[in-house]
Amino acid sequence: MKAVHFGAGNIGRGFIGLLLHDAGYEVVFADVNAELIDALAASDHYTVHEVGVGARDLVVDRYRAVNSQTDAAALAAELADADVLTTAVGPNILRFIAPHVLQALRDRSPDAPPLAVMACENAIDATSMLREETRHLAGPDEWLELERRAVFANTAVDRIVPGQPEGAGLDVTVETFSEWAIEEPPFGDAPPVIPGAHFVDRLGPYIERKLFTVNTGHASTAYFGFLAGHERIAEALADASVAERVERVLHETSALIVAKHGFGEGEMAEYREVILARFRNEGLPDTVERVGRQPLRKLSRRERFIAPAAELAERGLPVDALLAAVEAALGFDVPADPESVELQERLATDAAPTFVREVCGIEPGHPLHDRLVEVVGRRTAS
Ligand SMILES: NC(=O)c1ccc[n+]([C@@H]2O[C@H](COP(=O)([O-])OP(=O)(O)OC[C@H]3O[C@@H](n4cnc5c(N)ncnc54)[C@H](O)[C@@H]3O)[C@@H](O)[C@H]2O)c1
Ligand SMILES: O=P(O)(O)OC[C@@H](O)[C@@H](O)[C@H](O)[C@H](O)CO
Repeated sequence: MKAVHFGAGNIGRGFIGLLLHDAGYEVVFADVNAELIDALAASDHYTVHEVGVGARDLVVDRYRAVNSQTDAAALAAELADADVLTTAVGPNILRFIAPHVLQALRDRSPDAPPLAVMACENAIDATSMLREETRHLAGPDEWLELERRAVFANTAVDRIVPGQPEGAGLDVTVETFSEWAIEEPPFGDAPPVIPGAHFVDRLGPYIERKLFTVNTGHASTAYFGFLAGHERIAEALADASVAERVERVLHETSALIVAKHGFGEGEMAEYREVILARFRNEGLPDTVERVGRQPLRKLSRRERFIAPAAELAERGLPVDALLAAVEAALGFDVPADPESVELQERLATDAAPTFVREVCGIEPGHPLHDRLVEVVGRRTAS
């Protein structure tokens, strides 16, 4: 069994690659970072170091590595007979993976079992996004033939993997907690065997609970923490004023998850506690800059702030704490982050309604619109 995994970064090596390896797959890492790929190709193993209660050191071996930017032939050869294709590259990068998926399907024998394609990104319907990009490249006639050669399944991945300290090499430090939920119905009665993952009938409730709790809480901690001058996530949450505002945000998103997906209030309270304890893990050197990265993506319509706030507003439920987190996000000014630079430029030039429409995807007339314009207007120049 072979799995080609795009994105040999933190979650790629520290979670998806590990689980595929443990499931018995020969893992082929594909990445555009030449230094990383060369290091992987020159090594025969790396270690995933867990930190927290019950922590273990886990060795990953039997992998290969391909530079997907410069070695198209080697990549195509690996993909042609792969069983699984996964990604952990970031949602905005999926469109660059689509040509490789298309090539893999073109080269695949029509008689081979379908390729299992699973995007492991923090985004709703990430695999569907990858499928749509691939379909678009193929055109309607070819797609009719090719789509039978793959199964596209959405997934939700949860494990905090911080940026790795200098000198760590290929080893990755991760938390002990992990969850990989995969939607089962697209596979019919033949889902891939990945013991570390669990298969669910409907992914929607899982991905929304995860994105609107773990990621909303994480990003809120990062943005409130950044403005309060904190560098680390654990340190930010130790600040009572940050923790109190993050908890208020999570009460709002939990109200949506309870109302929309039927999770119990007690169950959500427990889920929040576990998550906040994970953020407080002192063994994880996670920073507000990593967690707050790409603020324009995080402020977009289907993401961790605007999506729950829009749905709460539509239901007439409170959004005050979420709007406070959005306002904090607007203050994320990190010169090393291109989206933060663009955010600050837009705030200096855009009128608030333009920003709300173009960045947040909220149109006039939506119940969130006027309050969001008011919040953004406090930060824009005009
Ligand atoms: N780190 C976490 O805690 C965590 C947890 C759950 C989900 N995620 C999600 O996983 C994804 C990756 O996050 P990460 O933290 O591992 O980021 P990362 O930056 O550590 O890794 C991303 C990797 O993708 C590679 N890449 C970029 N463009 C590429 C391309 N065109 N082809 C192939 N590879 C390419 C980069 O070189 C990098 O090695 C994101 O969607 C993130 O939201 C991360
Ligand atoms: O990866 P992002 O930029 O979407 O979000 C940053 C963090 O919140 C995220 O990477 C978490 O660590 C992860 O989602 C935990 O499962």
